[in-house]
Amino acid sequence: MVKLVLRIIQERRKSGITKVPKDVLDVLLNDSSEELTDDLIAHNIIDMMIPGEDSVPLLITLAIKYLSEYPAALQQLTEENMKLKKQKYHLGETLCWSDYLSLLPFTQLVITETLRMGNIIIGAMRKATKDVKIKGYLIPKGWCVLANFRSVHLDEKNFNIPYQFNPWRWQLLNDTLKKFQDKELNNCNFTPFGGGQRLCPGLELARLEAFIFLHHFVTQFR
Ligand code: HEM
Repeated sequence: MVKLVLRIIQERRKSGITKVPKDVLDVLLNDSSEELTDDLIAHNIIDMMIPGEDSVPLLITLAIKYLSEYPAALQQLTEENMKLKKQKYHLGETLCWSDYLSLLPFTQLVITETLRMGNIIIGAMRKATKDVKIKGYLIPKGWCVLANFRSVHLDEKNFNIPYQFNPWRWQLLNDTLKKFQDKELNNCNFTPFGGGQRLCPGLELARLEAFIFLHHFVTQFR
């Protein structure tokens, strides 16, 4: 795969690098830092392809599984999407970016709940850069820690009846948040895409792909 990407890089270099980048590869090729060799660029491209390859199909597969087990959620999802589809049909438009941003709130809740229950990535590794004391435990400098998202997302202390697929729970949580402006509720209890500096850069793309898929799936298939 690296060889294949290297060939593309060489072709781009031969045809002249565009100043206005069209894609990630152009951005990396425009970087003048000497540390960014062609080999490193090729590896970066592969690094971006692999996490996007398995994760979204798994998210979509799990959404279908949960929806088929919870007909009330499937019904509300279908109604919401059919309504939008009809509106779009009358306007002669197709699904677009602004629909993702502002419409289909229940579809967003379904995606969020699938991320919570599905735990597509079970956790993330971190290395302690200094001695850390937490809840009576010492994590010595240099030790690796696996933050296990699955344990947090399926803990009944954080989510009521955690093994139940309940997209509406997010509605309640959002309302409570607005009401109390309580930062505690918005802490590290939900991190399907990790957090901090290494937060998944594909977060929005992943949600968008699932959103487009679900829209077409529930409006065209039984
Ligand atoms: C449902 C879909 C996805 C889930 C659940 C997911 C989850 C994650 C998680 C948990 C991490 C580790 C974050 C951390 O260490 O704090 C990560 C990293 C990463 N993800 Fe995703 N991801 C998804 C989709 C994607 C997509 C579609 C792409 C790209 C097209 C992508 C690209 C990456 C990359 C490049 C990293 C490494 C970031 C870094 O180390 O700085 N991911 N993802």
